[in-house]
Amino acid sequence: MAEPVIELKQVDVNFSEKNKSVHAVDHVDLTVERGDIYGIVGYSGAGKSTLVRTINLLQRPTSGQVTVLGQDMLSLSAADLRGERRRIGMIFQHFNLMNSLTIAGNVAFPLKGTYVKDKDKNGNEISRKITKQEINKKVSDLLELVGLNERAAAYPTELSGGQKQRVGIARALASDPEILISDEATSALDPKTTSSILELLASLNKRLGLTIVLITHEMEAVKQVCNKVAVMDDGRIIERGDLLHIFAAPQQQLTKDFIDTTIQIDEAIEAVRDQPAVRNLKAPDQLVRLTYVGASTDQPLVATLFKEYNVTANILFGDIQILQGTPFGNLLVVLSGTADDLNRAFEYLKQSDVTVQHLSATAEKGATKA
Ligand SMILES: Nc1ncnc2c1ncn2[C@@H]1O[C@H](COP(=O)(O)OP(=O)(O)OP(=O)(O)O)[C@@H](O)[C@H]1O
Repeated sequence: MAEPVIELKQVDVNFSEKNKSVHAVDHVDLTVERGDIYGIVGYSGAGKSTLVRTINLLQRPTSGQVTVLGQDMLSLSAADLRGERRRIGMIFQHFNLMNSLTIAGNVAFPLKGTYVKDKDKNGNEISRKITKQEINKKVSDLLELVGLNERAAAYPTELSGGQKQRVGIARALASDPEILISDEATSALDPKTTSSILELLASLNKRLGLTIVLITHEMEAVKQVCNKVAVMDDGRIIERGDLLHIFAAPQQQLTKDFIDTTIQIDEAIEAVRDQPAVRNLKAPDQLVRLTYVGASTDQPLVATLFKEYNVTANILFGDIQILQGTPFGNLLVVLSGTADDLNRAFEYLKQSDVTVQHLSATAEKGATKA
């Protein structure tokens, strides 16, 4: 059974400065379930950071309800809130490490002075301060987990960006949180390092059952690890759902734009328009983009179009990626046949859950016709 671990209801954040006010988060509802890697994607200024900072109340909402791990966060005393925050780790774009401390020192920092459960000599449960040995063991285990044990004595300035973020992750996990919030944690990293950090997050999600909320302006990062995604614009969530559903049938233009960044489709369309098959295109032949997720890939689409509908398909560009183990395909195709046959073929494609986007053959006429 899906267990909600984060529930935001009608969360609203208004910032008022002297003579202007900013509606950073506009009545957002959001439910994150245990084990999710929930991506929140949007352009700079959309309100992503402000929204996720309401989860641990680093940002208090102007109005709304925040329930995390069954706790009504807004009703907690300051001491209880501190305890609850230990169950919610956070990593940041600029790592926020202390340069005067070693790697081990940075990871140990949040552990100092904390309490652990133990038994007294009569077997009664007690709470006592963590010992130095226990901290050392925990730090060593955490550094092992993120693959940095050998650098324990190094200082942050001696590390690469990717290594610094691994330290950030180890530190965030020091209090054994059930939730990890990643605020643009890979935005300062190159693509290869980004991939390795995302892989680490995905493995922590699997191994520790960690629920992750991942804020990013890159749909590529969402595509790589998230099972769910919400698209934010101007303080609101404009679209949300399972990753595959969103990729298969995005409803909002902004969502489509974000998805297109992951396949560089605009460049492909431009290149295809230069090819003779498109330059010499005559009606009723059409240049179309076909998009499908999952089962459609396995169907002999092109063969069926020809055999059943007398429509030939000239594939000019193809991109098939694997999302959550499922193929996600994008083809740019010139379809040729009579107008009637083409219409019947479009109906067949629709019934096969293939999205058809009609493209104009030249850029001047505009990118899309329908
Ligand atoms: N403390 C603050 N005081 C006033 N305005 C703020 C504050 N924090 C954020 N804002 C404003 O709220 C809006 C949303 O900002 P937010 O940082 O949440 O967006 P974002 O989507 O995370 O973008 P970015 O990736 O650039 O941080 C912006 O217009 C921003 O200027």
